[in-house]
Amino acid sequence: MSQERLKIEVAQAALKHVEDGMLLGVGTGSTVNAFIDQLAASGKRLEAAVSSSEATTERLKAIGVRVVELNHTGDLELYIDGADEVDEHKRLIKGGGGALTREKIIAGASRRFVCIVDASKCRPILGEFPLPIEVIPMARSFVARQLAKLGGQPALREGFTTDNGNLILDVRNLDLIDPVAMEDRINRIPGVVCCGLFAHRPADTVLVASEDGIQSR
Ligand SMILES: O=C[C@H](O)[C@H](O)[C@H](O)COP(=O)(O)O
Repeated sequence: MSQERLKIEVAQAALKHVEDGMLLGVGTGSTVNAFIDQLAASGKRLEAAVSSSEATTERLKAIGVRVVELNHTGDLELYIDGADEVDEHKRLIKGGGGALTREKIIAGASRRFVCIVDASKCRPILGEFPLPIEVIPMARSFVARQLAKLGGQPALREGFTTDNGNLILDVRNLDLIDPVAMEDRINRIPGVVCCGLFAHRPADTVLVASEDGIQSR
């Protein structure tokens, strides 16, 4: 089965968590795009959605979903999003699409976070995927030097600006054996807006699509 087909399968499985009239948090990326397509096809009617990126907002509006600001809602019942890597403790690396900061905010504001991935994203230990870190532009070089002291090899994502007007450093080679500790260390560097490790706030449920079907973890 193609990876595209697996994304559609896991998107359909995520729909079982979505109820009519829900205020839903919606992530960013190709798996979430498949979810938005399946939501449109399902005929389910949300009350509204809180979106994690301009790209997702555009797609949601195109299928007739009302998009509201997180500042105008309370906590959300459910957040649906993809990930770049997932470990056995449902900790994640996110931010391959550069939307990590808004994603982490919405995940934090949601009572349940259902993460949707295909089996290629599952790892025993996080870190094969370079860790995205959103940084304030004037702090770029300073933050990169601090990340190098932590053992990482940061690379500026060339030609990319986040929806918040910031930059992304993609960091290889960090030791992520203890992702909670590394998330703390990175968060303490001045100039870091957000780190793509979701270890303090892991997913509550991970739906994994493979040739064998959907596994719920
Ligand atoms: O910034 C992007 C998000 O964290 C995505 O959830 C992540 O990159 C996975 O995207 P995709 O579903 O396209 O693999």
